[in-house]
Amino acid sequence: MENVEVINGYLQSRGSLVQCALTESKGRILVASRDFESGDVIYTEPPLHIIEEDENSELFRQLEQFALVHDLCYSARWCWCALNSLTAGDLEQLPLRCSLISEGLQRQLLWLCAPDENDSAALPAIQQLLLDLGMTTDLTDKFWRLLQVWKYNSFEYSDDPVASAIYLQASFHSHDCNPNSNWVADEQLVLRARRPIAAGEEVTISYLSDEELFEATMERRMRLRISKDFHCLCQRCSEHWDRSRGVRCRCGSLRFLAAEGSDLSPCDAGCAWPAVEVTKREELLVQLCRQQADADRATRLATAQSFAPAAHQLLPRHWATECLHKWLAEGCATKKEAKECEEKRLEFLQDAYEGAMRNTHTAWVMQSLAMWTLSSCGVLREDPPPSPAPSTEREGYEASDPTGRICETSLRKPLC
Ligand SMILES: C[S@@+](CC[C@H](N)C(=O)[O-])C[C@H]1O[C@@H](n2cnc3c(N)ncnc32)[C@H](O)[C@@H]1O
Repeated sequence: MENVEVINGYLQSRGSLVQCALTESKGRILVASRDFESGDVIYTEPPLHIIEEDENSELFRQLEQFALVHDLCYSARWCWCALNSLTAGDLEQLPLRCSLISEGLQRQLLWLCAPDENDSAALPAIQQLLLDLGMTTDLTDKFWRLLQVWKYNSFEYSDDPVASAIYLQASFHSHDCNPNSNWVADEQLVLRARRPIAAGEEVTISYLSDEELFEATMERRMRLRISKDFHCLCQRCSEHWDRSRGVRCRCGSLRFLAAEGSDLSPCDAGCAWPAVEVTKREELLVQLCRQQADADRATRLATAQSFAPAAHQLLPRHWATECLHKWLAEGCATKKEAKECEEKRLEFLQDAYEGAMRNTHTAWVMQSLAMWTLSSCGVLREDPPPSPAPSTEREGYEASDPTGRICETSLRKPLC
């Protein structure tokens, strides 16, 4: 990993308004060099490198086959990116059908974090892959680092063709489940302040999609562990009570389950109630939402119709109950029903965390609610069209997956 002085030299040469600093808990981070107001552009940055997948390439198919057969924790996508990040010197005379990059570009790619460095379990499979490709195992260490650089730092650049991009400066941002900045990427990555940021404050982004940010702490941490291999230490994840796990006490008041485990926040009326009664049902609900996340719309609607009333009764401020209401809203037949669903969703969304109101997911629900309201008042003659699915497209370690599946992704919409 490159040291902070070199990175700051690079940032200064670009006139950047952020600086790199080293922390014990998160490694290198980026800190604001001056104050920013909400909405300010903090910087724009072109991609350092973009790699497109080529499913018609024989080499790409060979990588897919290899990843299927061998126990390699890097998919064909990352192997392809690593192969396409080698230099002419690395490959010498080998006639591999991939593109080569300059030594300067490769050096900069190698500045980026490679968190699996101390875990050598992948090495035998990587060596085997290099041998299968007719390469020398001398390249093992470099190839392994490049694999990690792409898996943990790249952003989803396009879906068709599938392409990943590395933005050098943006790769040093930490993730935060209540991020103070937001990125979108097209030709350039544009980073904007989500709220006022003071000089000296860390500038954070989300590696998760806006939708995933509403999930419970345990879910968010699990996604980050699976896709990016770290334990999230952000302030929201460190809070004791999880506002995405709100339950209704027997007396009717609202209580919250702990971020880890099954403690219940105290009841104002002093009710004693074993949390195990709630957590068992919560587990079933979460399982149901995960299982149905990829089901077709009609199946999801039928599931939501069966379970949403009970879920709302027991777990009124829970991310999984919100998920059922979203499925219900997709299939509402009347304006009244639709309005009720969207209102329940908003109740949860607006209260789940401080930054929720700056989240595009909340914006979509508010838009849908407004459309239904206008339509109920007769301002709109036609029923409003279903609101667009919240798109995380090319935002941050976006990481996220519109289907809600937990999988190995690059910072998609959110990053590293
Ligand atoms: C894309 S890199 C960010 C830059 C990285 N800190 C570096 O030194 O290059 C992602 C890595 O940063 C650290 N990190 C980022 N956000 C974090 C968070 N919320 N909690 C703990 N570690 C975090 C983790 O080590 C993670 O693997």
